[in-house]
Amino acid sequence: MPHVFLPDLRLNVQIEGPETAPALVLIHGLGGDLRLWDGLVKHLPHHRILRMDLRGHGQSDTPEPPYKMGTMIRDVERLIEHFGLKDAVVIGVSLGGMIAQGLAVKRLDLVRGLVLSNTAPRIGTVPQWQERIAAVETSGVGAIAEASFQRWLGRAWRDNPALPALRDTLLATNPKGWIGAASAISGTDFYETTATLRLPTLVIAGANDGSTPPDLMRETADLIPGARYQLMRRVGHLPMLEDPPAYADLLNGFLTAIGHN
Ligand SMILES: O=C(O)CC1=CCC(=O)O1
Repeated sequence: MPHVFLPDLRLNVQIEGPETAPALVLIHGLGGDLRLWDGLVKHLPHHRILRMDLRGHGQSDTPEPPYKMGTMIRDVERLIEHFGLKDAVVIGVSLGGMIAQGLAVKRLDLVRGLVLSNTAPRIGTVPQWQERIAAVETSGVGAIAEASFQRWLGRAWRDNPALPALRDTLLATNPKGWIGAASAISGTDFYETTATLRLPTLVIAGANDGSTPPDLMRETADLIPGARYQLMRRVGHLPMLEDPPAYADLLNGFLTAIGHN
């Protein structure tokens, strides 16, 4: 997979689809990487799709932690500019959805629409993130793995077919990258700025999501006038991985409704 060499950072990216097609930007969450979207991308053959490994994740560089949310937003902004994408629909899950919110506030000229998947203006509490960061500093990413899978996949997490892929990706994440990005989440509260957004938005919740539960997702949708809210059943925090065809149906419905196809 190609790397983009920014002056201070090398980011691993994948860009595919017809060059002149409407653009989509896909942003994964904490402890993930760009492969999260593999199952979904197959259902989107008519779009120009950019996805990346965020700093500290996948095959991208891992600067020393902590990271700031503004820095992570700037990374994605620079990639969009690098590829000359215009009027993109930005689709972010969890941490990726926080980056998407911040990017839309900062660069509405680049963002035509938002898909906020299993995310919120603020996720968790500072003490929760401090505790998780301390555990990863002491014992590595494995220390938070089981609790994360439980939050992400719900009570029957051990039997979830998505578990092996999630486990491989999370456990392969550089602890410094995980700590860096968790620090960015911990320091972020976008309630006031997200409430200023006025653009087509789809908010997707998963019924079994213990990290960003349906009520929180509904509250997030209510911040943005006109945002659509869709609840997916039988999935948790990562519905694009757990049920790619159903996720693609929701997404394609939204893209058609806003004429982004
Ligand atoms: O770990 C979690 O509970 C959920 C999460 C927060 C940000 C992210 O990307 O995942």
